[in-house]
Order: sequence, then structure tokens, then C-alpha cells
Amino acid sequence: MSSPRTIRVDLAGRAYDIAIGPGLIDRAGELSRPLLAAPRVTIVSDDTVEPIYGARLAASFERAGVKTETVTVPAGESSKDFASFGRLLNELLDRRPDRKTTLVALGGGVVGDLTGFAAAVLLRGVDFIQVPTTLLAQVDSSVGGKTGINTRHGKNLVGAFYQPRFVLADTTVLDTLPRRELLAGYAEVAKYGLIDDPEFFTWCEANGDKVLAGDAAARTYAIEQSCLSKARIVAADERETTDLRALLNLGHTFGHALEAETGFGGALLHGEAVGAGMAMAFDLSARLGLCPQADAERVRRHLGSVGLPVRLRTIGGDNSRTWDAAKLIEHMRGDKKAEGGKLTFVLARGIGKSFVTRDVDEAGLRGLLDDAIAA
Ligand SMILES: O=C(O)C(=O)C[C@@H](O)[C@H](O)[C@H](O)COP(=O)(O)O
Repeated sequence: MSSPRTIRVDLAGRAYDIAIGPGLIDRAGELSRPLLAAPRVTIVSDDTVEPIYGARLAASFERAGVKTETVTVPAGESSKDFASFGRLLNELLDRRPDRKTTLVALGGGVVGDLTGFAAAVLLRGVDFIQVPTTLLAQVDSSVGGKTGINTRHGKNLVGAFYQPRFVLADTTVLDTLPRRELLAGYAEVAKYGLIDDPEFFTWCEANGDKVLAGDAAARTYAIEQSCLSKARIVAADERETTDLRALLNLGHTFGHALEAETGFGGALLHGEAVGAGMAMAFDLSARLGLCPQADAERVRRHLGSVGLPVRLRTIGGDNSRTWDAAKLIEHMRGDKKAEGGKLTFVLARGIGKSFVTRDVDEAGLRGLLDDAIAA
């Protein structure tokens, strides 16, 4: 059988491939067998995805002579907390893994982040493979080795940089993804254009609807371009030691605060929060005179036109929610990027011209939040 399209994440001794293409779940065993330390894997999935794809993935490993076991967690962001993480570790240990066991994360960002963190600490570190089944996980969270959980203090505040051995993105699984999940992932696709690739953002404006409607060529192109951008940035700044990787956090200072305020219970999908957060980051950039107003409007128009909720009033599908600017700013202070009490933002000088700054006037921020809440 032909080799799928692969993109290399070039990390010297820890380099790995992202394979992208239709039907790859059925080839997971054959494609990952050479990477396994021993012919046994434990698949970690959630109770939405496992019933749909678990048996096919397990069968593909079994065909390659690999023994499988499966552990399932409840679907949703609430599984990314201490208690769920502890339960997952115990369930994994119940199956008597050894250091040559490989974990396979089958699911979206929550399953990937949770499994990756479990792999980082189980027996002090076992290998793991990502089989992302959402658009968001395929274009973003499965690549780059950011693993972790949420705490009552905020999003992803406990975790590890721990790279997978392989990422296997089966593009056909997106056909069964609910539109809301697709949209949430699409926010992260558009993000790459907004960070440093204005041509890609222009492509998104022309083709975003096709990506969401299931056009296979448009979808594959969007995933490949996103993974190329992410692989390039991660290879250059794996552990976010310079501000380069931090650019991938465009929209996240706002987004994480919105998620924290709604309690990580799934009222708000991560990608929805990021979409609204990117619109706010461009609005703030324009308000501070850093970015042309026309660019901020273009961002808001495109994200809104594909169906992302870019107004705080509509985000999370609960029109009765009230937001409090002071509380949102308090959440931002707890963000990992905050340094010495200074809030950190990814702002922009225009589309594709993002940069990191710790120099944001809080009165300007407060004004933006008050206006966003009132709009
Ligand atoms: O990979 C990265 O680096 C990112 O920042 C990608 C983000 O889109 C992703 O949501 C990430 O998990 C956020 O990381 P965090 O360090 O801000 O928690």
C-alpha cells in the first residue's frame, strides 16, 4: 500500500512524523508497528469516540500482531482534571503495563492532552502515539508535545512537554464530527494565517466554508498547512523558551479566561473560546493603534461568517450568560504566560503579523472587555 503524506516535526532525537490522509485508522497498526518498543499498546479514548472508532483501531493493531487493551474516559473537558487523571493512571496500572507499553490516544484534544501527560509520568515515561479524531486535535493539540490537565487555578497549569512518537490524522473521521466541533477546530486553522501567513488567511476566507462542508481537498490542504506551520514553530522553539512558540497562543489569553470563567465544563469548547479570543486580540490591537481597524474587522467578519461565535453574548450557546471584566482579568493573571504580574498577550500589527507583548495598558484592556461584554 502507498505511504500516506507525512510532515516531519524535526526535533533531533525526538523527531516524529505526522501522517495525514483518508482511512489511516485502519492502517495504524501497520504504520506504527516499526516504532513500537514491544507489540502491545493501550488505547485511551473517550466514551463518545471509542464506540465509533475503537474496534477499528484495535483491529488494525491486532492485524499487525500488536496486542491491545482499551481504557475509556468520559468525553469532555471535565476529564482534564486531577481526579480524572488519577483515575486514568490507576486504570492504566490495573492493566500491568511495562516500560515498553505504548499508549495510543484516540480522540480529541482532551484525550490527547490527558494521555500524553499520563505517558509522561506512567512508570516515569512510556511512549505514546496520537490518533486525533477532531479537526482541532489534527491541526493543533496532537502536534508539539504540550500535555497536561486543568486545575481550579486555570487551564493546562499542570503538565509536561512530552512528544508523541507518531501522529496519525485520518481525515475521513472528520465526516462524523458535529459541526460545532468542526468550527472549534477551524478557529485553530485560521489562527495559523493570522499568526504569520497572510496568504493562508486569504485562502481561509475563500475556502473556509468548503473545509467545514466536508470538501476533502480543502480539508486536507487546511490540515497539511496547519501542521506544516505548527511543525516549523515547534521545531524552532520546542519548550516555548523564546516568544516564537508563544505565538501559537494567539487568542488564548482571552480564550483561557473565558474557559476558566465557565468552569471547564464544556459549556464552551476550547476552539470557540480561541475564536472569540482571536477576534478580541485583533480588536485590542486596533484599539491600541497597533493594527489597522480594517484588519480587525476582517478577522471578526471571517470568523463570524463561517459560524464561530465571536460575540461574548453568543459564545457557548447561552445568551443569558453575564461576563465580568474584572473576573476575566483575574483569570488572565493566572495564565502561564503572565510574568511578574504582567499580563502577556499575542497581539498583531496586521493579519499575519502577530507578536508577543507584556506591555498592555490595563485601562485599554478593561475598556475592550467592557465593550465586548456590552456588545
Ligand atoms: O502548541 C502550542 O504551543 C499552543 O499554544 C497551541 C495552543 O493552541 C493549545 O491550545 C495549547 O494547548 C495551549 O497551550 P498553553 O501552554 O497555553 O496551555
